[in-house]
Amino acid sequence: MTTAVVPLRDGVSGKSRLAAVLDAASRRRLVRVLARHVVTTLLAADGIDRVVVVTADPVFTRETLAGLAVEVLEQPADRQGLNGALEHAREVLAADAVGAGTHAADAGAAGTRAADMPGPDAVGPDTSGPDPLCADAVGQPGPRLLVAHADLPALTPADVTALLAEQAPVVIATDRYRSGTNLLLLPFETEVSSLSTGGKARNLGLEGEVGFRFRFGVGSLAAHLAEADARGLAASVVDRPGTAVDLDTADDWSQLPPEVRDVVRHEVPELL
Ligand SMILES: Nc1nc2c(ncn2[C@@H]2O[C@H](COP(=O)(O)OP(=O)(O)OP(=O)(O)O)[C@@H](O)[C@H]2O)c(=O)[nH]1
Ligand SMILES: C=C(OP(=O)(O)O)C(=O)O
Repeated sequence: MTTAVVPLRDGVSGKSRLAAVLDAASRRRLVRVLARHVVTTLLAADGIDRVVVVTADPVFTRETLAGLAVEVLEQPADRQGLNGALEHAREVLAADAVGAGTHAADAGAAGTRAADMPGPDAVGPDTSGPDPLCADAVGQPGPRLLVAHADLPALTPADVTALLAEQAPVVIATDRYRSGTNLLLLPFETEVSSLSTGGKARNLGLEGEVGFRFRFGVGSLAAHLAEADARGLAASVVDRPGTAVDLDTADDWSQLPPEVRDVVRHEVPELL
């Protein structure tokens, strides 16, 4: 089974690199239309069992995603930034994904989730299918986590399915500069101790550390490849039109296909 996690900052501070061309209200509408697009795309993609948005602003996020079958997980104040939000989400969701027999799509169930970690709240109706952990999963990969940024206007369900079909345990969809990471797929369980490269991990000072560290930010493609390598995990890099453009700058906007720009412009006509 694959759980998709979408990080969404809040309703006021995002898309700051577009502040020169869009005022705060327009940026807020842009964040909304982009987030709805990414979540809708993930919900429509074959192979995605659950979609969770981790955010510092649950009120804005619930309004933004009203009507969609997505869950909202609040980012605690002591887990700052994009990487902190994702580490928190992974800790909360791993219990559901890895715990035997737990129905991962039951947002309200405690399952095997750590008692001190509140789980996500559901926004819309639960339209998920049967429990994949109870299905015949022979030959299927173990539980996986797909991180997808909330600002990918050209993302399609076929892009998501293509990532899931890659053979490597770690899959990175890079940006159009081949420098960043727009989507990242990895197994939930990447404990160093379970790897055959324990010696290498020890040399790198990773012994005892749990999990592949999220290293989103400048140069995150190289950083994520290094994380995979340090843990003895093969990684593949995906570069598709639908995954490569995250809308951060006016130049990103100019790279989008006309039909994608038309959809975004419908909500944010200020974008020329
Ligand atoms: N939960 C959470 N999500 C974040 C945080 N920072 C960024 N994100 C999300 O991570 C994704 C990538 O973010 P960026 O492109 O780096 O930031 P942005 O807010 O979209 O744009 P800038 O203000 O221009 O950096 C987007 O979906 C953001 O909403 C954070 O601190 N917490
Ligand atoms: C966070 C990242 O990129 P951006 O800030 O461009 O969305 C990244 O590529 O890791």
